[in-house]
Amino acid sequence: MAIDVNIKKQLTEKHRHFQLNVQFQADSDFLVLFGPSGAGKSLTLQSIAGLITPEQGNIKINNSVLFDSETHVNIPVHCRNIGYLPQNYALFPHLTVADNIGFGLKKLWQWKLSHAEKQRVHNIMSLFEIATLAHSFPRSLSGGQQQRVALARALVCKPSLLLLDEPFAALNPLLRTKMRNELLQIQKLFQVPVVIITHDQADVDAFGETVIVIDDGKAQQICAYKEQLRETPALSVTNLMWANNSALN
Ligand SMILES: Nc1ncnc2c1ncn2[C@@H]1O[C@H](COP(=O)(O)OP(=O)(O)OP(=O)(O)O)[C@@H](O)[C@H]1O
Repeated sequence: MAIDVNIKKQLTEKHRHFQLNVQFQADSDFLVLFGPSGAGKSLTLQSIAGLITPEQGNIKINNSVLFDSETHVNIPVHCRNIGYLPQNYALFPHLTVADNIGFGLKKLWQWKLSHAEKQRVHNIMSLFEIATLAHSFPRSLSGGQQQRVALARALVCKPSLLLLDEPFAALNPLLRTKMRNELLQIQKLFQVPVVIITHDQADVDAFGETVIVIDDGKAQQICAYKEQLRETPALSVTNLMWANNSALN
């Protein structure tokens, strides 16, 4: 997947200002956005998803323009064919697991899912081993189960890109390792490019084909992480950042 992001947005709340000014280009099927809290990672992901609108710039995926302030292109969220998993999974508490997953398939005017769509929901629940939870509500699910439901909901529409905002943050360390492996399998199975936000070096090691370090609203650095890791096995994003900062000084 070729991704080209060049966006600017000023966010103001009372006397607090945040300037998002992110530019990066990458060609990778697993892109990691890494950086400290409050750096602008989620805002970048939300801009790609179409949930927030930058003031200036453009966003292109495989040369298809999702947003361009100059030509006034702004493809609506529901037409971008992007699966998005927010930090808290955002499952609808009043809908069952099956209805949460099916929600992604419903058109605005549609009251009920067709037989084929119901079958699709069933198939993806079987794939994610959550079919027995079909009639349960999110409040009665474990963290790992909630995450599976959210992933199934994001993937049921066969998105052409999957955006994951710290998908493992709420899970215990043992479950994190398991879900990392599952995500790698899912990516292969669905052949969907993934952009993932993380603070966790272990995620970078597992997924970081290409890493974009975002800090203070800017993409500070872009690197082909796996390639560099082969050359320097003790590499971490932190020492990579440190090495580059030293080289700059
Ligand atoms: N609607 C908003 N209005 C004003 N400021 C905002 C708004 N949304 C986010 N911000 C600010 O923008 C900055 C970047 O937020 P963002 O959520 O992108 O950070 P992040 O890098 O994803 O952090 P974390 O890793 O903690 O989730 C933060 O300082 C945040 O407070």
